[in-house]
Amino acid sequence: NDLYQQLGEKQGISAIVEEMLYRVGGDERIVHHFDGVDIVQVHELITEQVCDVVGGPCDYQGETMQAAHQGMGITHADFNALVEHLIIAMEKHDVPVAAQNRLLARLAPMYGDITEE
Ligand code: HEM
Repeated sequence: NDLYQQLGEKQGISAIVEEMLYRVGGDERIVHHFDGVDIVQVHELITEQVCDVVGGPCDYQGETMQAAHQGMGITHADFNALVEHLIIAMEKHDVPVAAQNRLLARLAPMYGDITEE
């Protein structure tokens, strides 16, 4: 599975998600959504989920995207802000642009379940 490989396997995905969440923590547009959230757990769950959706040897066991984000009032702008951080994180970890786009394409269908506008 080359997309999983190109993201650096489980370890690479974990590092990318960590970088993304670190950047989210410094983004005043969206950080308020994470007040009081167990960020270690969210890091683990997003890592599992990304590993799963790119066909890696993971089986995401967390909530559905709709249940996890319901009532949070996440806007399209909020979603795009998080994706910006994901792209920068992938860039920093030398993920080829084509692989970046393949991951984004697999996350895009979650858009409607995560945002409420
Ligand atoms: C492609 C985009 C996204 C993905 C793949 C994603 C994935 C996830 C996952 C897997 C969880 C854990 C679910 C569980 O607890 O079982 C989660 C929780 C969470 N997400 Fe997202 N998410 C995305 C976008 C966003 C955005 C845009 C925001 C806000 C700006 C956000 C805020 C949160 C928060 C605050 C939690 C923790 C909820 C809680 O523990 O109470 N997410 N997300």
